[in-house]
Amino acid sequence: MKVFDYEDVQLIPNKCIVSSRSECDTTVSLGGHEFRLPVVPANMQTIIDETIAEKLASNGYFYIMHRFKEAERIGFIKNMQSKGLIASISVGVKPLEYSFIEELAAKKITPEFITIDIAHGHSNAVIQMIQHIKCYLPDSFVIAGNVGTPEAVRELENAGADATKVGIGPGKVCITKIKTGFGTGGWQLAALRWCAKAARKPIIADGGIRTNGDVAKSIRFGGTMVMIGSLFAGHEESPGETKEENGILYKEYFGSASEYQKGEKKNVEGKKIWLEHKGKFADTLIEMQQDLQSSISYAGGKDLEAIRKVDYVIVKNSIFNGDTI
Ligand SMILES: NC(=O)C1=CN([C@@H]2O[C@H](COP(=O)(O)OP(=O)(O)OC[C@H]3O[C@@H](n4cnc5c(N)ncnc54)[C@H](OP(=O)(O)O)[C@@H]3O)[C@@H](O)[C@H]2O)C=CC1
Ligand SMILES: Nc1nc2c(ncn2[C@@H]2O[C@H](COP(=O)(O)O)[C@@H](O)[C@H]2O)c(=O)[nH]1
Repeated sequence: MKVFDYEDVQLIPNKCIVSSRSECDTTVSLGGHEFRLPVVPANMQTIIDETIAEKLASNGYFYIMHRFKEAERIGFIKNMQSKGLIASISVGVKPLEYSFIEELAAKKITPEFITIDIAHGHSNAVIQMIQHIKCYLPDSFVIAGNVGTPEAVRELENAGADATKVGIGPGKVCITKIKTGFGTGGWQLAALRWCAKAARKPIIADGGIRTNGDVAKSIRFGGTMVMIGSLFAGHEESPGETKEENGILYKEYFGSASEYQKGEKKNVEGKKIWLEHKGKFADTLIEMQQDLQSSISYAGGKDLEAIRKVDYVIVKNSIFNGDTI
């Protein structure tokens, strides 16, 4: 297997067939719904909250609410659906989550999307939860993860998952690779390619996105959607604390397996960082859309499909060539 990551790859252009980048269509379909961009903010507490979820859904973007306010999930689903918006939530695998799924079914509440959000998704715990959701809420689209091998993708698909999420340890606030020695950090793009070759259902590439061009590369190597944490953290609307130092505003971004999320130092595999305040989230999304439209034009097409077929080169650490953006 060839091992490489986002910074080692450059996509090769084809002849342009549009007269303006605005002709390029960035929409993607997942679970029978169309979304404006193939990206989704990470289901983490310093990335998304109810307000952001509502704003994203009402503007045609995909979202996945985090699972860390367990008791508020039913109210959240009802509120979104009463406004005609999709409900997309996360669950864990502990016993109470089984009762939660049964409660949703008993109350005839069906979220459009349910993401099983576990660090090591290639496990019986996740397989059993997929089967439980499919038994009680057969109409919910189930995203299961996280995994990093083709075997895991196939096993979760065979258990009934409608999509799998790939990425063990490439995240900006991840310390899994350091603390456990395991993961796809440093070769996440190659792991995505490896998993996508085995997949029969959509894959969500999760973690390690550092530039907008990495979204196009994720599509090229088999992602249908791309989950993004750090690039979407630190905005005006982002949940979490803000601090000022020497006249510069910073916002916190912490891992879901950090002591800040867990409230204790047990099985910690995440850390906290402070990011310089980035302004409005909507502006970041617009720039990402424009850059992806440009990617499509370089791919020589009019939609995301064009990117999936382009040639590429692997030149180690080549994309910055000593520059910063
Ligand atoms: N994408 C990534 O690389 C990673 C993401 N995360 C994020 O951190 C959050 C917490 O994740 P997670 O700890 O899984 O969730 P939970 O703390 O909810 O753990 C879920 C269950 O799985 C068990 N469990 C967790 N890890 C393992 C393991 N390696 N082997 C066997 N059992 C395990 C836990 O038991 P017990 O705690 O007793 O072991 C618990 O019963 C999630 O949001 C996840 O997405 C965390 C690490 C890596
Ligand atoms: N190993 C850990 N991974 C984590 C933790 N919290 C979240 N995550 C993963 O990171 C991505 C976001 O990555 P980014 O590079 O875009 O910032 C997120 O979707 C999770 O899969 C954690 O505590 N430890």
